[in-house]
Amino acid sequence: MASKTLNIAIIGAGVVGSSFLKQLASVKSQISYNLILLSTSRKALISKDYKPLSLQSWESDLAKTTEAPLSLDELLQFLKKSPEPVIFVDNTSNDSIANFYPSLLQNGISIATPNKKAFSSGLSLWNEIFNGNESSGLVYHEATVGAGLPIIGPLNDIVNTGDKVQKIEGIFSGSLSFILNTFSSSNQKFSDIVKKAKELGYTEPDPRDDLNGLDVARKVTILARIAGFKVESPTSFPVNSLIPKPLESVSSGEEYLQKLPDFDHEMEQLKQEAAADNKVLRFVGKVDFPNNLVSVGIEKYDVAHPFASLKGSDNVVSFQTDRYPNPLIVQGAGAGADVTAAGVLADVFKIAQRL
Ligand SMILES: NC(=O)C1=CN([C@@H]2O[C@H](COP(=O)(O)OP(=O)(O)OC[C@H]3O[C@@H](n4cnc5c(N)ncnc54)[C@H](OP(=O)(O)O)[C@@H]3O)[C@@H](O)[C@H]2O)C=CC1
Ligand SMILES: N[C@@H](CC=O)C(=O)O
Ligand code: NA
Repeated sequence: MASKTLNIAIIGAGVVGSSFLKQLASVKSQISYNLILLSTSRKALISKDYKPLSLQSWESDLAKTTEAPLSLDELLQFLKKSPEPVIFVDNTSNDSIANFYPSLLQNGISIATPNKKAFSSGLSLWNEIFNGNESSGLVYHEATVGAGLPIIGPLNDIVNTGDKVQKIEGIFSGSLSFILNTFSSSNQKFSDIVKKAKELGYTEPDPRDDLNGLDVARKVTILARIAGFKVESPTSFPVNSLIPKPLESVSSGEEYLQKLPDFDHEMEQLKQEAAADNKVLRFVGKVDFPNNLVSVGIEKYDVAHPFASLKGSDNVVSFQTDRYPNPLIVQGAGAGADVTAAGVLADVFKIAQRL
């Protein structure tokens, strides 16, 4: 039997994107994955004749090229003319690209992505993405919640098999997990740990998107919507920010990191108050159907609680459903280049099997 060939177009070659490319280059598969486009915000490698670009030398090829990225309309025209089915991999956190998913899907182009924006912005975009027809492309986004951890797939299975979600509760931020786990178990300054989380590739490109709770709110929005909660947007429910008020309006992530040490005493005080009650600080997201509640914020947990013993950048999520009155629990690394890239690559394989 002739082996299947699929074309892959990738946007984003940063922390996740470069690990994804490395994994794609080293994987052995019966399906041939031909790279036809690789773009950052500044430059691009584009195979105009759809012959495969090198997965081995992409980094130096990208460094050398002077080719400018395509506009989104040009990208669509290029992908539409591909002689083989296309999987579009969005390894950015860009809003405009996310808003363009419906156009790609309507033209039969499939998408695998860790970018939360398309699934956690306005509800109308979500509906456009998931209300396609038979000829629409497929969309997989496992790495948008808990990086490579199996969270979206199992939740879809729970819902699609007719189970009813009662509560979802968890620690959904790899960076905030790392920051608060380290903060509660060491004497390091809060601001130093935030910087470390960025260096380790756990934070969003702008760490304020994690510290203000919005990244967790986006993940909770995605899970709530899959479970059937019509969440209008990630700002339509209470979200507790960890950004000190005077730093809310600083102009860049760099300025925020530079000024954060001036506010270390505030987090230290919260930590000491929790410790006095034999508790630790954790940043949690909740979806509670019986109480019609979605929320995100910092809470104190008893040191004996399972959330208190999390390690590193681990995430934990607990699904309580009619069939799982004792919750189904998923736990493990929830951020970082390799686990996230592996989640995206596994989605590419799932799409490839269905094309
Ligand atoms: N890091 C992690 O642990 C996890 C990340 N994610 C998600 O993965 C995604 C990528 O994160 P990460 O790799 O850390 O981010 P990085 O900032 O390291 O990389 C982003 C990449 O996207 C490119 N890019 C940004 N905007 C555009 C644009 N408009 N057009 C073309 N390229 C663009 C950037 O190019 P340039 O350098 O030219 O700007 C860069 O190559 C995000 O959506 C994030 O939320 C999800 C789970 C975990
Ligand atoms: N910044 C995010 C990365 C994954 O989505 C996190 O800290 O969890
Ligand atoms: Na996941």
